[in-house]
Amino acid sequence: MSATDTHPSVLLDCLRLTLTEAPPLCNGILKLSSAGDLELYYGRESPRFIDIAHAVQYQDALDELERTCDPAVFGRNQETVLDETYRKAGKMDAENFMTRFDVYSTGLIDAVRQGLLTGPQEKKAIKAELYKLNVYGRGAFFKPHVDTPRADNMFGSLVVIFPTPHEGGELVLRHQDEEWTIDSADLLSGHSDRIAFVAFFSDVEHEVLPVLSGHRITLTYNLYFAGNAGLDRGLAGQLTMLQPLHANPDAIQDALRALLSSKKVLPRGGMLGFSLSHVYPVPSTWDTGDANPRVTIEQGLKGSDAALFQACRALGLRPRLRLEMDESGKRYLFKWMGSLTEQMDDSDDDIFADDSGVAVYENLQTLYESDDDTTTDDTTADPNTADDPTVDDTTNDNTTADDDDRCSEDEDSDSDRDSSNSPAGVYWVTELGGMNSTTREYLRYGNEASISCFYVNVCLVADVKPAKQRVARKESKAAGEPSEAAANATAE
Ligand SMILES: O=C(O)CCC(=O)C(=O)O
Ligand SMILES: [Fe+2]
Repeated sequence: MSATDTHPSVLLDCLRLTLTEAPPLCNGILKLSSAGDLELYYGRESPRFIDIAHAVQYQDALDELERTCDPAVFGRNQETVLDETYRKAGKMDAENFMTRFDVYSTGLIDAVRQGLLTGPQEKKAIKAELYKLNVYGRGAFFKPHVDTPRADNMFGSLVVIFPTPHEGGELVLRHQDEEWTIDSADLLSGHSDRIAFVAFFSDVEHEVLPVLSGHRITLTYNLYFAGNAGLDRGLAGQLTMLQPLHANPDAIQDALRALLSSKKVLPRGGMLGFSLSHVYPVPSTWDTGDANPRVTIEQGLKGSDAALFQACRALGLRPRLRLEMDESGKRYLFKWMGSLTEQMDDSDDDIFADDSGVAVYENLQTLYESDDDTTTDDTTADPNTADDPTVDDTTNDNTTADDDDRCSEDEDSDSDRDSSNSPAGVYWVTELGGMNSTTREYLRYGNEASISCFYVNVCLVADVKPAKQRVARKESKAAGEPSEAAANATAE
């Protein structure tokens, strides 16, 4: 069956599924080839040494390491706090210890690049900044938090877990209603020649469950994009990558192409909007002349967001990113960090093309024509109601916000809208406010008090031509018409 025959709701579900199938993390086990990799030196005043590979015989040495650590603090909003009901663990700052374990020479960073990054980002060099040594003795834990963004090119965190015997202390990661549990005790049990690792995008909420016995010892690294990449090292035979299934730009592209091939989808053209899967760090202060944070975000898109951007480009849609912000309790899409009034005056961008110059939060556009009423050109059906012939969808007809409701999130506010001078609407394939409320709450808890950056929701929007132009061009492509990229592209 061709995409033209498939019901748009099926095509839409298919596209949504491709956008969520890649986990925002990778994890695995790395067998070390050098015996010295697990040697640890610490203590400025009275230097000590532990060979972690043999730690099973030296429980006293691990107890001593635990005692030498400082109690681990964390960030709550803008404050650094010590609260053992939230984080109970020992930590040592990077300047107070040295380990022979090297994330570059072991090839771990190359593995993380391949495991976590997608599209052009996969070719970028990664700077891994050693952050802390963490020691979790019996009863230690770290409750749910999201790592604090330290710069706008920071994209993730890497946790390396040493093979010291322990039970419990699972690392649980959560993102967009999904959860993953990495049980390092189980992965490393009985092996002293390997480490377990987990790398994840910075906005992934995570927690360390209580350690039941032994010592869980980890190194944490902040991961930054650092220009273009070095070469991959061959890790055949040493590396077992346990996750992930990669974000797949081809699958996303196929699903989006299928959706746009349906004549029922956006018959008069319009705009597709996607709330991205990840939140992104932007600097707390920004001056004219500084790099535009939106451009920095575009260059460092994560996982399925990168794949979606790439897929839109390949199909000739012109993907544009917008920062989603709250202003006086209302949601707006911003082109850049700056005053709303200034951006409202900027009329040369189509997303700000309605009367006030502001694209609104709510769903302005219906996606496809109802099966029941395809005779009148103006009748469209909301995907949520299209399958139900009893639903009267005339109130959704050519849905637009009236001026007073323009910034409202009230779902009932579209009952008496005037369709005669409607602005171009956005159909949200994935809803705005992608970060779930739990994550939003845990963003208050970081591993450091936030100083220079904060997270924002980001959306991608792209114009779509009327169905007649899209599909007709596609059908005549075989006869030597321009590529599908050219057919979908709209004027810059
Ligand atoms: O030790 C771990 O597994 C994670 C530590 C952590 O989440 C942090 O330091 O932010
Ligand atoms: Fe963390």
